[in-house]
Amino acid sequence: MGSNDARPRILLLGEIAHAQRSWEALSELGELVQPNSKNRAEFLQECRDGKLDGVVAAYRTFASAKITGLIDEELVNVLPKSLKYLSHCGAGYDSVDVHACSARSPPIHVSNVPTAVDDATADVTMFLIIGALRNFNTGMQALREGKWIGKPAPALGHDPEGKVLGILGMGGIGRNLKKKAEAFGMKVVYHNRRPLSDELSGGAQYVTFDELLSTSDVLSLNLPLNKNTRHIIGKPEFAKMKDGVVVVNSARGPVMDEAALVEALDSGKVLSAGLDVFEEEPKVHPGLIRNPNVMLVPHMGTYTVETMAAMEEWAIANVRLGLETGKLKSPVPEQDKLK
Ligand SMILES: NC(=O)c1ccc[n+]([C@@H]2O[C@H](COP(=O)([O-])OP(=O)(O)OC[C@H]3O[C@@H](n4cnc5c(N)ncnc54)[C@H](O)[C@@H]3O)[C@@H](O)[C@H]2O)c1
Repeated sequence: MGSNDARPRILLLGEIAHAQRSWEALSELGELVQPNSKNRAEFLQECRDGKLDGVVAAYRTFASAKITGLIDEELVNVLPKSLKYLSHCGAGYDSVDVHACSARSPPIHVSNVPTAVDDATADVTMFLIIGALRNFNTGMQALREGKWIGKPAPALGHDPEGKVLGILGMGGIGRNLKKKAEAFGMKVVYHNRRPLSDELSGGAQYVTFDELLSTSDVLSLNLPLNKNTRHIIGKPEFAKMKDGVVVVNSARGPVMDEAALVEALDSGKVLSAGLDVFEEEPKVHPGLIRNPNVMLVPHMGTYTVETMAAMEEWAIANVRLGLETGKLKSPVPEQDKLK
């Protein structure tokens, strides 16, 4: 075997759009490779044929699922045995089966990108809150149709000042949103799996899940998607909410039962909603499209130059740290105890 054959290989799944220099600098540590596959069947075959053997670290984007599909058990079991580190360039890693990665021998250490996403995602959430409270979509749509504000004009909106914002999932984005919402005069309560220290909660009141549902004027979903949180908001939960509540979701579509949301919007139980994420992206429930009160954004939470660049740098740092030190900057919490 020549000395070059022993170099670790570093796999890119998806594209690097901003941090090219940092990506290319990884070539000091190994050979940078990309798959030849155009779809999941081809990718599985490419792995089975040993074409990616020797890959020690892989970097993946959300969009790379177009080629590989989900990083599920089937795929984990054919990924090269040499693979030790999987760096996901995003905060939400529901497209990676972490359990399967941990169970494999040797395990695959998974990392995500927390923190760098907080501002941009909280910003889009605030935009959705204000837009939904103020019926901005109705007016904006009428204007583009040449009807100025529309006839009849949209119903008067509501001010955020003095309203209770309930945050479900008080992590990085939830806490960032709290600060922004307070600047708009909102009072923030939250529910989390565990109450936070005063320092972390910033004085926001911890409430039970049911209290969160029954006291919020605006409910914001900021928790990860996993088997415990799928459809955490559905028909029974809407029934516990205030009449005329506003619901916003910038986490993941499946944490809310979209059909139940449409029903609650149609009945008037929910006044309006603001959504950046959907149950079956890129499909959007027709009941949401036809409802002019609803603010719809096509998953643009982190869609800014600054945030995408920071996310790429962070995810590349995870690859580098894995290769250089064996310790990751941000391992996913499910693998806290994985050696
Ligand atoms: N729209 C976008 O573009 C976009 C961008 C970034 C992140 N996200 C999504 O937002 C989610 C949150 O991101 P984050 O960086 O704030 O994550 P985070 O891990 O910092 O925070 C998530 C919080 O949710 C809490 N939580 C988990 N399960 C819960 C439950 N059952 N009930 C109540 N709370 C629960 C956790 O304890 C944690 O405090 C991500 O998982 C991701 O799916 C979306």
